[in-house]
Amino acid sequence: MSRADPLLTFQCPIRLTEDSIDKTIFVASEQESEIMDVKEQAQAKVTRSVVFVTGEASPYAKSGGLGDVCGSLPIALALRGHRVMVVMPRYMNGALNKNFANAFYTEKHIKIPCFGGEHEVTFFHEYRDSVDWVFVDHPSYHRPGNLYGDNFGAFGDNQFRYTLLCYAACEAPLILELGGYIYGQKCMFVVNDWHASLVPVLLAAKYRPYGVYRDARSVLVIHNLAHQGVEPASTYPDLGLPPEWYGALEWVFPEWARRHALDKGEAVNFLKGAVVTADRIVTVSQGYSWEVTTAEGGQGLNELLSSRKSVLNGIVNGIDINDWNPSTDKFLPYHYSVDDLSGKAKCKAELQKELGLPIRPDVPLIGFIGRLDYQKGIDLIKLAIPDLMRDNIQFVMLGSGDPGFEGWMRSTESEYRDKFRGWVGFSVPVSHRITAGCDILLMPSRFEPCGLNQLYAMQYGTVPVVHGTGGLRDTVENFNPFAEKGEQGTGWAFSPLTIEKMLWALRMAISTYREHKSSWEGLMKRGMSSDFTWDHAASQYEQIFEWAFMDQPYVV
Ligand SMILES: Nc1ncnc2c1ncn2[C@@H]1O[C@H](COP(=O)(O)OP(=O)(O)O[C@H]2O[C@H](CO)[C@@H](O)[C@H](O)[C@H]2O)[C@@H](O)[C@H]1O
Ligand SMILES: OC[C@H]1O[C@H](O[C@H]2[C@H](O)[C@@H](O)[C@@H](O[C@H]3[C@H](O)[C@@H](O)[C@@H](O)O[C@@H]3CO)O[C@@H]2CO)[C@H](O)[C@@H](O)[C@@H]1O
Repeated sequence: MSRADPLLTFQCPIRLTEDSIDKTIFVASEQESEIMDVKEQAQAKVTRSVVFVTGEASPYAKSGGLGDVCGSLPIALALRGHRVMVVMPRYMNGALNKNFANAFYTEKHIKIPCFGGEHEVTFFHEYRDSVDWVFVDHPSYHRPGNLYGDNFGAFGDNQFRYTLLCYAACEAPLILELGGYIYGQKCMFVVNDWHASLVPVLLAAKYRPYGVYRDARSVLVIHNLAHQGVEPASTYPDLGLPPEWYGALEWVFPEWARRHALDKGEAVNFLKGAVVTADRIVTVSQGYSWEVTTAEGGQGLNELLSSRKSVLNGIVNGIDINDWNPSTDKFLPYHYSVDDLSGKAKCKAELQKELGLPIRPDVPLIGFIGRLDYQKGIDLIKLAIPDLMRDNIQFVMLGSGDPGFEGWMRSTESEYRDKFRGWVGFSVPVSHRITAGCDILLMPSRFEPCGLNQLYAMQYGTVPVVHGTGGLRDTVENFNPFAEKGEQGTGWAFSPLTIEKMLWALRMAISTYREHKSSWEGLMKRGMSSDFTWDHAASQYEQIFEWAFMDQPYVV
């Protein structure tokens, strides 16, 4: 796509819209406490125009942790003074339609040259919580199922759907006058996972050669290396990229992964494209930033990621304490805080009642919440359940995904009616009630780039028992009753990942819960007092932005 228009370079880093002026007046005259909040909010030293590109952002559309992060981090950055836009698809599938009800048609539409034709997309916009939420509209986003697939598996045209997203995201800062001004060319693209990974490739291959976006920079945020957006090499011409850029996306499967003797394993890999063209790379914890450079954790990209070690950093995710706060949570029947834990026992009793489990305050209630995916180690739970069910405990699992595990959860529930509940499906309210009502949260993830559920659990006084990997190891401190300055730790991080070790850690937690009440309270309170707010992570992202702008674009 060549750009004939004169370049638009003007940008207004902080916009004063009628909306924000009104808010300032309202705050100044009526809400003193809000004034305090505004004054106390840390501000960035340098403010920037930041453009997030993502396949999901809560509350509009969420399939997991990516949605949480892209729903919260942009707001945290905006509150620090940046001008922030989030670009994502406008999913319309019946269930999600109402989430986009406040987004309005911008009257801007563009034609994207790819996949053998020109595809028209339009832009919708909502200004909320100081962020410009921009929704790219196209018929391929209007489909029953979840965001990326349906009961038959992943959608066959996902490569097309997210190619459109990337092209649209590159155009949005140049053409959308949001609050009266475009974002302009000097922006910081934050591209999340494979869905957004074509953005830095497009900047390098289709914009900079024409003098556009030479002052922009890009950061690839890797939430999960398991999904890379890999398709046959024959699809390359569909992407609308110049032939000489093939090498950026080129990907050859190792022999063992090929389907037959004549299969050459040739593919294109979106995430790889961003690994080799983005200016900086961030993973969602420091532990994971090391793991991705190893053969065990790099999912085939370890050597490339190692070659970019000098621009690779890890930043642990934050949590949104407006949504995840036991003293205000709108989904809970009772509230509580670190100073008054009494509401937690009531939440437990209500959860047992809701699930139809015997209401027994003395019995440790263990929870699991997550996508039923190989990553999450459900197979270990499955193998351990017969042994665990001999103990005097209760266990509740909430999840959806792999149909085999869904079926197993249902049959396990009917086998252990008094002890086990398997809630198959996706329910945000139930996830909050499980987080509050359980005593222990189990996360035996095979790998975990950061993990949010253990952070939510700690915030809710629910003690995490996790496999010590990636972000889980970075965020859960092992319980130490013999520490010099008194007891320490917020949970148990077991390793290696074996059924025996998992059961050992769970039984340590269970016996501490039963026999050492004050130690248990200490564990709960230390977890509840941990600071995982987004503001801290946002300030670290700012540092990455500064480093990105200090250097020339990695691929000019
Ligand atoms: N059935 C269900 N019903 C309701 N809610 C459900 C649910 N299943 C999952 N969730 C919710 O989805 C989110 C899951 O977040 P995680 O970070 O734990 O994992 P995920 O692997 O999706 O995210 C990836 O991206 C994030 C963000 O960077 C990383 O933390 C993580 O390690 C990485 O794998 C939580 O908010 C959880 O409550
Ligand atoms: O927020 C949860 C995760 O969401 C994203 O993962 C999704 C992924 O990006 C999609 O491509 C899709 O994955 C399918 C995969 O492409 C396909 O080969 C097959 O293995 O089935 C997968 C499941 O349909 O769905 C993923 C969500 O389930 C995001 O990239 C992750 O970081 C988040 O953890």
